[in-house]
This record gives sequence, C-alpha cells and structure tokens, in this order.
Amino acid sequence: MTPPVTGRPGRDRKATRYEAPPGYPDTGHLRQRPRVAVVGGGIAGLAAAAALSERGVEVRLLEREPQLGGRVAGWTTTLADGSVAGMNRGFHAFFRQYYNLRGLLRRADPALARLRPVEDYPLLHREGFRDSFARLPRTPPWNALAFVAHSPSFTFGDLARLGTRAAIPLGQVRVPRTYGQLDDLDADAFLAQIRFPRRARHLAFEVFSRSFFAEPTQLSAAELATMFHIYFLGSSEGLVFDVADDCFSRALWDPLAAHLRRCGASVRTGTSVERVERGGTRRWAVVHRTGTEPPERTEVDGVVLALDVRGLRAVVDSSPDLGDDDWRRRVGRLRTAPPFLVSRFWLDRPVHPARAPFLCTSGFGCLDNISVLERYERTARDWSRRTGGSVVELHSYALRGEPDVERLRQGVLGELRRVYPETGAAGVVDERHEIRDDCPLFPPGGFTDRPPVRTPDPFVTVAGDLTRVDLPVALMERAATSGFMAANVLLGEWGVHGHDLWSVPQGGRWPLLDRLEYVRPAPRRHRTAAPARAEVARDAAVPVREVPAGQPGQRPVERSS
Ligand SMILES: Cc1cc2nc3c(=O)[nH]c(=O)nc-3n(C[C@H](O)[C@H](O)[C@H](O)COP(=O)(O)OP(=O)(O)OC[C@H]3O[C@@H](n4cnc5c(N)ncnc54)[C@H](O)[C@@H]3O)c2cc1C
Repeated sequence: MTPPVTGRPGRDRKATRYEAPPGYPDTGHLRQRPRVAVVGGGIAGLAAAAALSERGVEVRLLEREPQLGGRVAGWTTTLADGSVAGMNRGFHAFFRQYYNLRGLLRRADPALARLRPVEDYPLLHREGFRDSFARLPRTPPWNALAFVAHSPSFTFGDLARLGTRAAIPLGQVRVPRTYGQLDDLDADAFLAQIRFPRRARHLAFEVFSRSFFAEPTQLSAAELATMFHIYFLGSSEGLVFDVADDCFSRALWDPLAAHLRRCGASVRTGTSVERVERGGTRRWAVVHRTGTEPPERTEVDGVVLALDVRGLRAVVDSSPDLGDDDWRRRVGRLRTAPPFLVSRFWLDRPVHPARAPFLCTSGFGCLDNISVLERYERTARDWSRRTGGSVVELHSYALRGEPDVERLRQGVLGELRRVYPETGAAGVVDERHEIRDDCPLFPPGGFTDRPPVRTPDPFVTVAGDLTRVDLPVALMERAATSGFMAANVLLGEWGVHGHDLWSVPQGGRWPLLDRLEYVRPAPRRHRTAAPARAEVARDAAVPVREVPAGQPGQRPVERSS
C-alpha cells in the first residue's frame, strides 16, 4: 500500500538510510488488532498515523482544530468580493533534504506534483545588501565557495577572517555530538565567537535562526549549526526549495487524509483530547470531546502524543498516569517561542512582475518576509488573473509584548510599501491575520531536557518538532521523522516491521575537517545555561564530551548510492 522510497530519496549520494526495525509485515499475526490513538493532526501525527495504519494498526487520529496540518494547516475563506480564496498558517519552504516529510507526502502524491520549485530565495537588507541562492552549485564546498564569490555581505576576506578553530563544529555536525559542543551557547554568541561578519549576520539569522521564531540570543548555537549543516554545508540537495501549489489543505492534507482512510484510519478533526488514563479492556484510554458533545472515552493499546508544546503540557498535566516524575517535569519545562504574525492581503493592483515569489527582508522594522502568492498558489493565481490584483503574505516573527493586530498591520504594510513601492498605490480588497505563539523554543542548554520519542511507558510515545531526535533534522522534517520513529517504537512492541528513515549525512563532508578536534577558544557560559540534568559539556578548556544517545537509534545502514 505504501509506495516505498526506492533508491535514493534525493540527489545526495551521501544521504543516510536508517534501517527499519525488522518484524512481521503487518499486525496479522496478533490475536487482536492493536488500536492506537494519535493525538494531534500536524505533520508528526500524520506521519505516525500513516506509518501505523499502513501496517494494519487501527488508528484513531484526533485533531483539535477543524482542519489537519497543525502549523502547516490551510483552509478556504470567502473574501469581501465574494471569491473563495485559500489561507494558510504561513509560508513554508519544503526543502529537498526533507526526505521523510517528502516520503509522507508521496503517499498521496507519488510524483510530488503538488510541490513546485522556487528557484531563488533572495535576502534583502535595508542597507542595500542583496544575497541570492539562485544558480549556486548544490554540492559542498562548491556551494559555499560560489556563494562567497557572489555575496556582497560575506566575502572571501570575511572567510579568511573567520575564527577557524571556533568554526570547526560547523564543518562536522553530528547529532547529538554537536549539542555537546555548542548547546550551552546562544546563536548570537557563537557567531561573534567565530567572527562571522556583522553585516552578514542577517544571512545566518534570516535563513536559519529566525525560522525558529526566536531572537538569536534565545536560540541554541547547536540548533543553528545543525541548520547550517542540513541546508548548506552538509547536504548536496541545495538551498532551492519547493512550495505547495495551493493552500495546504487542498494541496497536501486532504489527499493525505484520503490515504489514511483508505488504510482504515479514522480521522477526526474538531476533536480535542482532554486526558489519557489507564484503560479497562486495553492498556490506555483517551478521553476526547468534539465541540459541545459530551466527552467520549476510547480504549487503545498505544498512544502517540503528537501535540504542540501547550497541547502536550495540558494533556500531561491532566493525565497523572502518564510518565514518571522526571519525564513530566521535562514536558513541563518546554517553552514556546514568542508570538508571530502571518498576514495576507488581497491587493487591487499587481506587484511588479520581477518580484520574487519569496523574499526575506532584514532591517525593515517588523517585516521578516514577503511572499507573492499568485506566483505559485493556484487559487491566488486565479484571483489575480480575474481581478488584476496581487495576493501578498507578510510575516513578522519574535513579537514583543502583547501583539496588537492593528498596529502590526500598519507596520507590515508600511514596510511592504518601502520594499515594493508599487504597492503604495494599491487598495486592500480584503485581508486575513493570524497571530499565534505555538512554535517550540530551542533555548541554549535545552537539548538534553527535551522529551525524546520514547516515554517511560513503551506504549506511549511523543512526536513533533519539540522532541529530541538524534539525527540532523529540524522543523517540519523533525516533525515527520519523529512521527515515523514513534510509529516504529509501537510497531516494534508488536513485532511488526517498521519504516526506514533517511537523513542528510552525519558529520562533515571533508574527512580532514571531520578529524579536527574542537576546543572552544574562549570560555563563555550562557547565563541561563542548561537545566540541572543536562549532560552537555561546559568546560571550555578541554574537548567537549559526547552527549549520551537519547533514544533508540535506528541503525544507519547505508549511504545511498
Ligand atoms: C508561519 C510558520 C512558518 C514556518 N515555516 C517553516 C518552513 O519554512 N520550513 C520548516 O521546515 N518549518 C517551518 N515551520 C515550522 C513547522 O510548521 C513545524 O516544525 C511543524 O509544522 C511542526 O509539526 P508538528 O506536528 O510537530 O506540530 P503541530 O503542527 O503544532 O501539530 C500539533 C497538533 O496538535 C494539535 N493539538 C493540540 N492540542 C490538542 C489536543 N488537546 N487534542 C487534539 N489535538 C491537539 C494542534 O491543533 C496541532 O494540529 C513554520 C512554522 C510556522 C508557524
């Protein structure tokens, strides 16, 4: 039923495959078909639901919101002019190195026809620097060298001035080792330590760090280094990414929900899980409520908690039977990044034809990026053709204080008019705004404290981008990977064959650099460093220690050939 990823999942010959735990092909050998509640219908929950139902597990997917997709949700909305338009939780870049996420999407769209490439991803700085990733070679180190050759903000002189000893971890990222080296530093301090030029900071921050919705001083340097590795220095998939060709519900999740149902899963949206408790006839029971209906209780053999930070903490708080004290405290310590705004404007005039589908901005007040949706979204393109207008989406991250929509709206529109002056004359036909604060924060020192996929109960697992995953994966790909891992843990308990996973290679691509020992040059402890249990080395004078493995690794079996 599953179209397996045969051969290489991308163009990178060094991509690594992690062999699925062996076992029976499905649950047919068991006296009773196991039933699993997957709580949360974001990417992690959808991956777990697919992986389980394809092996014959009876899946009950329960999602609180009216639509699937979580932070990648989309829906339709009726505009003031009567047209039906798409709306998303916000622009998402589907990178080619998101092997497990793409494997998930292939279940409903084998050729990934609903994704389309965005060839460039320019970065515009207020002071006039403009960097571009178009037409760069994809393979390291040629990608980095070509980038430096063209970049106005990071030159060969800057490269020569880099603190090479301090920058060693960037060239040899291995998870979890990199967290042992850098997790107690914040991203800002690390870039200062390696003498990353100040005018090029926007490159690192806008492309990588701001994707975490946090200020660089609030983000772990290890997380930043891992991002550099995944997207640039450790992978030859390139920085070119794909985007969905319509609002996410239509392009991605409705087709995937149809696949789940074909595999026998029950998919319920608008259904909030209140608690998980010991079961009567089966091991666990999940108590959930749909709208104003009375709560229902579903007995299950296993649970995947694929929630966002607040959802997970709330369910764990009201479920005293879950986990042990240590695990519950770790969940309780998870934090969310500051709020962010996603605004869509339907304008009565078009933006200039040369405008990129997606532009990152830096130094333009509260504005972080601009998407021009008729360049890639079907419903936006139809609207634009019909009306002669443009649909733009504006993001503003890491908001301070209580967000005020009206003030923010004025702010982002004002900045849009500075970056794209032609929009100054445009009227707003309609607009939608989403202010949320549901992205996990990855603070310095937080890695070893994050809950891994396994919990103290072998039949309860956690999935999501908030989990600790000991592979070079981040954001959507961490969500998908952890969802498959959670399913594999449960399938393993029932003796059923799991699903193979892939990642960009661990370690550097240059054997010599990989052998260099990192000794932190200048002792610097982060003020808020590391929770009590963190095993991350903080002694700057000696080589850092390894962070112990946090979870059942799937054995890397091969680099694809
Ligand atoms: C604006 C924006 C832009 C982004 N851009 C990118 C990008 O370009 N590239 C990238 O890789 N990542 C990006 N991300 C991050 C990416 O969206 C996340 O990493 C990913 O979607 C996380 O998926 P998840 O399944 O772990 O969590 P979520 O998507 O948060 O899913 C958790 C689900 O649990 C549900 N839930 C919560 N409580 C309950 C309950 N009690 N009962 C039932 N259900 C419940 C929630 O409604 C939600 O659907 C972006 C995020 C945002 C917000």
